[in-house]
Amino acid sequence: MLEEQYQKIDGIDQQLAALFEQRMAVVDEIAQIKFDNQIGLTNIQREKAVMDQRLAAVEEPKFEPYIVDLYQTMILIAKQYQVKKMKALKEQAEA
Ligand SMILES: O=C(O)C(=O)C[C@]1(C(=O)O)C=C[C@@H](O)C=C1
Repeated sequence: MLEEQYQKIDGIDQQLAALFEQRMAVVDEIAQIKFDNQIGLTNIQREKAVMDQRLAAVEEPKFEPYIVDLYQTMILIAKQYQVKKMKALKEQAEA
């Protein structure tokens, strides 16, 4: 029981993890650009656009609240990473 479903989820998660890594690599690039140009961490307008576009792409309305949760978390993770990276860049510049 459930073996078939577990196989499906394992395959999907493999793709999700690879895509998440790609997204984080871009988030890393953005952190460098923010640091170099003294731009603030949060871009509220962009966050809203990301959320609106992702919600518009959802085909199943019943999943919409979960997409909201997913992207709130995804953006939070991106910003947590960027804070850490920009702090390290600042310390490096001051050393
Ligand atoms: O666009 C940026 O500035 C990003 O750092 C990316 C991102 C995101 O995860 O999509 C994260 C933080 C910003 O507030 C907006 C969007």
